[in-house]
Amino acid sequence: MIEAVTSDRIRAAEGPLLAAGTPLMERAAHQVALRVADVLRARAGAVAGARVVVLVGAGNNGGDGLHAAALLARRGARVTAALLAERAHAGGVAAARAAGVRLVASPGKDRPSALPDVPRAAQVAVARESLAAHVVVDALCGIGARGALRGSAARVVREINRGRDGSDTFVVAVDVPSGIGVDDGVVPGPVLAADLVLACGGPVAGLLLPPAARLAPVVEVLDLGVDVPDPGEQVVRRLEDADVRALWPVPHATDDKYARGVVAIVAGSRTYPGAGVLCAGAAVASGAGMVRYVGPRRAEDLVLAAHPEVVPGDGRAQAWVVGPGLEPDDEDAERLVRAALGRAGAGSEAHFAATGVWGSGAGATDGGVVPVVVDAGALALLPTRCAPWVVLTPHAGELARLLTSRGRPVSRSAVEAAPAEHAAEAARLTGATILLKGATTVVVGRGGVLAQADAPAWLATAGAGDVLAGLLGTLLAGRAADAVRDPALVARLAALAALVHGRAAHDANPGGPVSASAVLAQLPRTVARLLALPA
Ligand SMILES: NC(=O)C1=CN([C@@H]2O[C@H](COP(=O)(O)OP(=O)(O)OC[C@H]3O[C@@H](n4cnc5c(N)ncnc54)[C@H](OP(=O)(O)O)[C@@H]3O)[C@@H](O)[C@H]2O)[C@H](O)CC1
Ligand SMILES: [K+]
Repeated sequence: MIEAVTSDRIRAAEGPLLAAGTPLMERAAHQVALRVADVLRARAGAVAGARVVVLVGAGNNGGDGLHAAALLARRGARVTAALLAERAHAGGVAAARAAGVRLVASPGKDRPSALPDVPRAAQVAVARESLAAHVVVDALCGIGARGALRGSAARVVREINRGRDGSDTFVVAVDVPSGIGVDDGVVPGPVLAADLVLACGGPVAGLLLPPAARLAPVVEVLDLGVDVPDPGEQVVRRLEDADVRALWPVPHATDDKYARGVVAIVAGSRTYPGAGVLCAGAAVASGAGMVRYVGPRRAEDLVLAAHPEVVPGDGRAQAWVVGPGLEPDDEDAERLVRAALGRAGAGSEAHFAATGVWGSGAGATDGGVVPVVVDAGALALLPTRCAPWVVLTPHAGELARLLTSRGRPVSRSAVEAAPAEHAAEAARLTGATILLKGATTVVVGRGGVLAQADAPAWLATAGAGDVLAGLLGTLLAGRAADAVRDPALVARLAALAALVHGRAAHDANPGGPVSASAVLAQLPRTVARLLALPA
């Protein structure tokens, strides 16, 4: 599991070390130079003679970049450092100059230390040189960034981005891609997408959160000897493949189908029967002990034809999945959804307030409260307050509608610009655990925020959400008693579902198109592959 913290925590951790004179910048620069040298050997064959452009901002992030530039120049790389702010780290400039780094827009001996704005022609030249370099090092700003990139830095980044399609420029970001919201992952202006991010001391939350996460697909943490203290709730987590084994409900030799967990599905309609087929199929394929299906005749016939092991009709279950492919104003479906939500125990919060525990663990298996996954059409049928083992699985548009219906009017694009913030708002307003689907899926529940970026872009396809809902149903049914006892587990199981869903999409057809049916068919093998990994 990757854990990322807010920038305050990083600063608090590094403060005493800096006060004691620990050379953190030198350590950071040394490690950045080593990793850039690795990339240069892979891309240019050798460090000597390879072309590097370092984009330098006003603060210590720029200082890291300048010192790394000096180290690379001493190993024979042809390094240009473009100073794109009104000032630059003095020690870094001196080191770079002494090592033979070419400084663009640099203060000359007879110029004041404040730098003039870089002229337009020089900005274009820096961008051209960057696009022709073997590696561009982005050291414009790190955790000190406030708001969208400004001035020459913004204009050069825009210019590089304009030429980047079709160029194979490799960008190494120092600490973060400059200009992302380091704590909330927003992208308020131009940012250079990084091929590799070298996080100084520990990753900040913005690297894992959408939309910034897509600009930081590979993050390596540089060990600077900084111990980040326990972040408490101020943490964003990402599950990795090695976490699957510890969380997955693997059956015991003595379990029968009921002990393994029964999932009941209310999905699919006369118009959209396929959602029922995919959702029930995913619950079967991910290893439920039994799957029940409740829906109209046409959909039920298709579900049973595709998955004969599904049991038709209402009955006891350890988890419910409601909503995929329901028709609006279908009274039968509405009744079933409300009944399922009733089984989750909307009043559980009062019980929690009175007793300090979230319901009895036994309840989930003896007909008491059970987890419920609420997707698509069923999102409109929520009670005022939900228990945390009710998991809502909206996409951005559905979350915008949900928030608007609860007196927080917001557009889909506003949700997409700040998904974590809006998911947290929905969690606060409903009490439920929120799984907000997207290229990076955000889960907000008891125990904090998780962000999963496991899915190939090909997975944005019809029916993928129905498969995810069914898969999550199986996980919640398999660990229902644990989930009701410990709601923080609910959020982890939701993130686990997103992880496995994304991996199955990749495994089904690496690098190419994938249908929801193909993901479903792939699930058993992907689960087996992940369970075989060492924890
Ligand atoms: N974690 C560690 O152990 C270490 C990290 N280090 C590196 O230091 C940076 C943080 O350095 P800091 O100087 O605090 O801040 P930055 O370099 O990130 O940026 C601040 C300067 O950038 C200017 N700024 C702020 N916002 C913008 C913007 N939107 N556009 C352009 N420029 C911006 C800001 O200017 P002001 O006018 O606002 O003052 C600052 O001058 C950390 O990320 C690591 O890379 C150290 O090496 C120590 C070890
Ligand atoms: K940076």
